[in-house]
Amino acid sequence: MRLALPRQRELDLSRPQVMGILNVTPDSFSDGGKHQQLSQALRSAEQMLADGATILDIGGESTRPGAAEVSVEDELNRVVPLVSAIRSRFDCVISVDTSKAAVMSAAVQAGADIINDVRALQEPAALETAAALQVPVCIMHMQGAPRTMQQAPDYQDVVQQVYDYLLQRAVECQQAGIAAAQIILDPGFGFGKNLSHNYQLLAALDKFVQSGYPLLAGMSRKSMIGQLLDIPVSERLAGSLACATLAAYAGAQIIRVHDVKETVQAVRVAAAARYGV
Ligand SMILES: Nc1nc2[nH]c(SCC(=O)O)nc2c(=O)[nH]1
Repeated sequence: MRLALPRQRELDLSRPQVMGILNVTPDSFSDGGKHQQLSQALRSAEQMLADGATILDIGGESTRPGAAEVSVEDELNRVVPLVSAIRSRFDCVISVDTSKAAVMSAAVQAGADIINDVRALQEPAALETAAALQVPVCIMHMQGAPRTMQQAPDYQDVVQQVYDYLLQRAVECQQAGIAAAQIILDPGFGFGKNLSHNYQLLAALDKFVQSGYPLLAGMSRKSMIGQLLDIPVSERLAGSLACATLAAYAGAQIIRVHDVKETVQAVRVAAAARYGV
């Protein structure tokens, strides 16, 4: 399985790839304010690539539970300079974590290769814009909106409902002109899910893998680990590695994390068990 990227490049998805998180937001729950300076962000980017990340995910809007909205202008000012700086320095895959059409356009123009949208291209003009940009898209399931999604998540059957939503949205993306091979699915851990919902989805990742679409899993340092183990964000490495290992062993092709070096090692072990050494 290969993902066609701009400028005749491609990403090999026959084995799991680690996506490093580079949030340039003042309130990102785990590294809020850490990436304020471009130079800091570039040092982090360089380190994550040295540690084995093949994709860097750049986000200018914190979508942690309770997060406030960000203006288009603020998001552009955070994301585009960093995409441009990384593009000119490193030969890596860049994804832009945004729901805004204007940010998608500007980021791809600046060198981003993948659109990663936690709102599955539902915002105004997002679907048409992504189709026109002709880059791979990751569409993620979210119940509600970041500000309120964790107040009372509710499902009859969370696995079936999230699966059906993603498959239907993928069809709508194809009807808008996005090729099936360019669509990545993501169940959206922590986005309108309670603890039980998250672990039911983790246990059922093979169902999503069997859909035939590439799968992205993002559980790194999330509350599904913190609530279960009753530990703060700074102590969630072991739990995050367990989640990454389970996701890679289930067949997820992209693992989105903060702790790249350790995750690359854990995912390599899981991949050896699933695909052979
Ligand atoms: N595709 C995808 N994009 C994401 N962006 C964030 S931001 C919140 C955080 O990192 O805790 N999470 C995810 C995720 O799970 N999947």
